[in-house]
Amino acid sequence: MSMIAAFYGGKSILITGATGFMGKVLMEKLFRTSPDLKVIYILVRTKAGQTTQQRVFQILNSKLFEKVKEVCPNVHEKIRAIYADLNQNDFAISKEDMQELLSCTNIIFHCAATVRFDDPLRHAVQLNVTATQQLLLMASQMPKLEAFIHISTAFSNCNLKHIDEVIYPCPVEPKKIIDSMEWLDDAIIDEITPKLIGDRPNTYTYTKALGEMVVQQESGNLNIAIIRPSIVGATWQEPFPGWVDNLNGPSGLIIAAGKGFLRSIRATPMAVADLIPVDTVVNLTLAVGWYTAVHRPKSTLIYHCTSGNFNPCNWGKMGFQVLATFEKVPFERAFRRPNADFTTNTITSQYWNAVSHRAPAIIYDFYLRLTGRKPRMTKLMNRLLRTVSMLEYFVNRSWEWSTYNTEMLMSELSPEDQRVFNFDVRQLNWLEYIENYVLGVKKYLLKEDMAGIPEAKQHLRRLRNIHYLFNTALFLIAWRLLIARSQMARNVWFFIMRFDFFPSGSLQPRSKV
Ligand SMILES: CCCCCCCCCCCCCCCCCCCCCC(=O)SCCNC(=O)CCNC(=O)[C@H](O)C(C)(C)COP(=O)(O)OP(=O)(O)OC[C@H]1O[C@@H](n2cnc3c(N)ncnc32)[C@H](O)[C@@H]1OP(=O)(O)O
Ligand SMILES: NC(=O)C1=CN([C@@H]2O[C@H](COP(=O)(O)OP(=O)(O)OC[C@H]3O[C@@H](n4cnc5c(N)ncnc54)[C@H](OP(=O)(O)O)[C@@H]3O)[C@@H](O)[C@H]2O)C=CC1
Repeated sequence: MSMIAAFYGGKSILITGATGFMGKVLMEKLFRTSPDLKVIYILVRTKAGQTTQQRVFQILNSKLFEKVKEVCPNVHEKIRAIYADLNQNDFAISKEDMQELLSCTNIIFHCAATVRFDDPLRHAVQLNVTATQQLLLMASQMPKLEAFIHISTAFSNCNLKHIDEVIYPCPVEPKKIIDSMEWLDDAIIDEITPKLIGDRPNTYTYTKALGEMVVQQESGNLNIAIIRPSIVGATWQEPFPGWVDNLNGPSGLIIAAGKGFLRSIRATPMAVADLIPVDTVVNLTLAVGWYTAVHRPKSTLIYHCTSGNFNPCNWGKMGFQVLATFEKVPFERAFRRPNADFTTNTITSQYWNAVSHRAPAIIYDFYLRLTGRKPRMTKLMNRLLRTVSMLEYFVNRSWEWSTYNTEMLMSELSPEDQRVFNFDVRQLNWLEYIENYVLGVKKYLLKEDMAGIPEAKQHLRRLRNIHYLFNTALFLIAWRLLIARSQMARNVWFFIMRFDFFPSGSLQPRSKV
């Protein structure tokens, strides 16, 4: 019997960010392994015209929850969606709901965050710092609370090369930052943002670091742990391989590459691609929840959930395998044939951006205009290249994360728990994982049918022929122009023709022989 699964039985669990990528997988695993849990409270806002109930309904009816419905048929009764907006005071939670949360909650998993790299500092601070502070305040008023698990990121200290399982202070105290956001206007905030984030690449990593400081400073008597996952990718094993539902991290780039929009990137092939499957992160998170509540460590423990030091894979290998999978299972209606050139040189990268990305987009837009349609490819390409430029920081560096706490926890688990809540990435076969990831992107993100693969392959063959035709035509035009303008080119041309028309050793043209 799994001790961790048994621990969550009968518990009231509060999850923030349950509608997000990680939150959904966390809920799914909880219901599947501990169907006798009492209730999961989720803080949900309304979005895209959907009420909180409609959002929950959609999640429960998704493929991800198919197995849960078998194990826990009354799952809908065990989810209690509470309207909340983490940007508002007291999260805009009603008094009755707040009362229930305060009096009943046993465990908190704080997953909500803004993960956008370019969010204005005010917004990123509000969600990643102030909301964390407010949640801690709520937690301190929960008499039954056993553990508070905060999800941070392994990149909160990406300005360092080696990162230990400690909290590194930022120069300006989070409280001062929170206060200043109240009275500074947006223009000034924009101006001071680069100075505040310092050598971090974006507001996301900076505010996640501030969030950790808040957790440390305001933890009081709470039992707290922090989890720092690296780049979270599709599921490895559970509930099935390859599940993914958003474009963050590599998923968006896999689509862009598979559809032939993105064919080259400034990336270091030998840099470690520290990807971690979302189900691995969730298994560690649940194990940490159990350990923190049951063993009550004296200080706040930080757990790195990374793959690099256990089972490293690099971007070169990953790109190669992604490309190999496109051969087997191509995406439908590709713009160009997929390719993956990794270059570390900025000038080469700019050259490829011009030749391989912008030029085809301009030509395609020209074609759209000619056929009376609205041009759109240049705009799309510009957005894609902007996204890529934001991710480049992470594909040109390698980091080392120490993992003593994660390894300690692994050794504390019973063999059954090690199996049910497996977070040992040494067992991960990268080639298989990446193949399933690409398949998952095709199925769950692009919603493409496997029956369309022959047609997609046919389309790629057509694109290859168009590519050859286009290149040949381009070469002939360039050559013709050169011959018209340069005596040297003409001499070369006649020299080649001589070999073609006069067999070796003969001075007679071939046609006359
Ligand atoms: C030759 C190539 C071969 C390749 C082969 C493939 C091999 C694999 C190699 C792969 C290397 C992977 C490197 C991963 C490094 C990750 C490091 C993470 C480290 C930290 C991890 C964390 O701790 S935290 C999670 C990470 N946090 C994000 O990852 C958010 C990013 N994101 C944003 O910060 C905003 O998104 C941003 C971009 C500002 C736009 O912002 P924006 O306002 O301009 O626009 P939007 O957000 O509305 O997005 C506008 C349109 O871009 C679409 N899109 C959104 N994201 C996209 C994305 N990642 N890739 C593509 N497309 C994306 C979206 O779907 C829209 O498309 P549409 O217009 O058609 O709807
Ligand atoms: N994905 C990754 O690669 C990594 C993620 N992490 C961390 O993991 C955690 C989860 O990330 P992930 O699941 O990928 O992120 P998502 O963007 O998928 O999910 C974010 C969640 O936060 C919720 N949220 C955002 N703003 C508000 C708000 N104002 N009020 C209420 N809820 C809000 C979102 O709700 P809604 O659905 O309404 O938008 C969503 O449920 C984050 O803390 C992130 O920093 C760490 C490392 C890597």
